Amino acid sequence: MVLAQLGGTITRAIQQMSNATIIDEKVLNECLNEINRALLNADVQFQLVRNMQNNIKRIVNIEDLAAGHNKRRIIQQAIFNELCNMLDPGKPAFTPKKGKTSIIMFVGLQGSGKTTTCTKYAYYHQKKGWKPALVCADTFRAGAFDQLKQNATKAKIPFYGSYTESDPVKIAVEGVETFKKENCDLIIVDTSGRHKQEAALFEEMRQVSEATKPDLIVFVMDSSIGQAAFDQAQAFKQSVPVGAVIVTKMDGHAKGGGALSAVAATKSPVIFIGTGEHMDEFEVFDVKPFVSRLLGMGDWSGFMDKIHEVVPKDQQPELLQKLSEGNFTLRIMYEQFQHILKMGPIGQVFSMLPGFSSSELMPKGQEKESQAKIKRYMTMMDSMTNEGKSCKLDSSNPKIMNDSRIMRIARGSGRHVREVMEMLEEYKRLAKIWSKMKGLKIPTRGDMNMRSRNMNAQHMSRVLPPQMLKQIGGMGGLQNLMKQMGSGKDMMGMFGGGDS
Ligand SMILES: Nc1nc2c(ncn2[C@@H]2O[C@H](COP(=O)(O)OP(=O)(O)OP(=O)(O)O)[C@@H](O)[C@H]2O)c(=O)[nH]1
Repeated sequence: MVLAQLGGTITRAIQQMSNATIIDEKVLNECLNEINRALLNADVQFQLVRNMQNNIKRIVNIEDLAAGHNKRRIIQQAIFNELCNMLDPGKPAFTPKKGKTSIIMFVGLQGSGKTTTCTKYAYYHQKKGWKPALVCADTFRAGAFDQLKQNATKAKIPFYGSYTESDPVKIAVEGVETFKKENCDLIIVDTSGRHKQEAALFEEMRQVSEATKPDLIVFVMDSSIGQAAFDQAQAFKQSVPVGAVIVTKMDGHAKGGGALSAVAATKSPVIFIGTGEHMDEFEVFDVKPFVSRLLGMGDWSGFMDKIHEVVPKDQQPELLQKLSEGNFTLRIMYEQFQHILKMGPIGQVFSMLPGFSSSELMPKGQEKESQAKIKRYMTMMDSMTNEGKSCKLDSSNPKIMNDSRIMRIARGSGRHVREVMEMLEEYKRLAKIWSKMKGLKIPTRGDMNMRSRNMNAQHMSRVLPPQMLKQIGGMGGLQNLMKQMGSGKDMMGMFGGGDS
């Protein structure tokens, strides 16, 4: 993802600057120019980049830098704040309430991923116990209703649409009325994709909005449209009261900077991002954790949420215990593969840790291949359990896998030697990631009781692996990070403590 590269470039520019013996105006300018180039490359609108540069220059006091204060932190903090300001329009989006009917209308350009996103949004809420329903008011694109119907059926979500009726306003109103009677609490209206030049379609969208009176209009935007996002988003906002943005295809080679432009144009917050074609590749968007991840500073609250989501509750403490020991065995890999097949990549979890970028983890857009590969690896590991088993699966020493063992595993599982070696390479790669968590301290009961209060940085520093603490920038960096993340909200939850 290009956004990960953006984060890397910014971090490197700051690092280079802080390595300079004397920090003067020139060195600061060079650093900011580098950051500007990175932002422009990521398709952030020029005007936004210029504003950001001016703001940083106003905030960062060159005297402070020269006096040897922690330069890296001062600049990083300023950039962090500026990126957050860009992404945060300052007012939250309408939040539907479970059990109370809300109508959400989706608008966007053709092919932006609107129909897919409607289903993802419905599915996300359905998993949380809502009663969503989908209405297809796209009469423009042939096949739109079939697509929605197919998605909805797969997710077992009720839907409404027509093959014969050509008036989208009529369909939208009928659909909304039907689902109101059925006490659905989230009625999602999908509309035709349109382009800002298509005046008639814009008028139709306005009419659908007027007739259904949605509580929220969501502008769906493909992250790869880059700079064009600003004009497009503005055109939609001028026709209907857009109240939130969802950015799709954040998994591809998208430049992502368009998201910043869309927020600026609609003055509406991004509420979710789409990270793949699958139904559950959909994430809640929070500004601070997002920017924090972008700058390689980690996302602790996301990390703990993912642990809860991906790993079954009764296995969470055990997983964290193993993480703290840092010894990654083939058996742990096997168990993680089981979670992956059930829930989606554990790589998502690791991408939330400071110093990791999503690009070094599971490749996106190749889910089917990845799944098949995982199943192959598991068959090979199964064949290991058949011969002399646990010692090998439970060893964290890859050297015990000598040539004859590799051949036996290949024979036993009916796979090529090359494939067994590939599996062992994957194991080594994951073991390296895993080892970074070595030293993670599982909190005591007393710590657990602290969950209701906010955890302080000092406490956190005792719990974190030393290597990771160093990566964050020591105690100072940690304090800063926790401040930025909203005083370390409920950090204890991530250690599997308490009742969450
Ligand atoms: N990789 C990736 N693909 C996505 C994502 N969201 C949607 N897509 C794909 O984008 C393509 C277009 O999605 P649709 O949902 O058909 O788009 P639409 O906006 O409803 O299209 P119109 O009805 O023409 O407006 C499909 O192939 C989707 O699978 C995402 O987050 N990541």
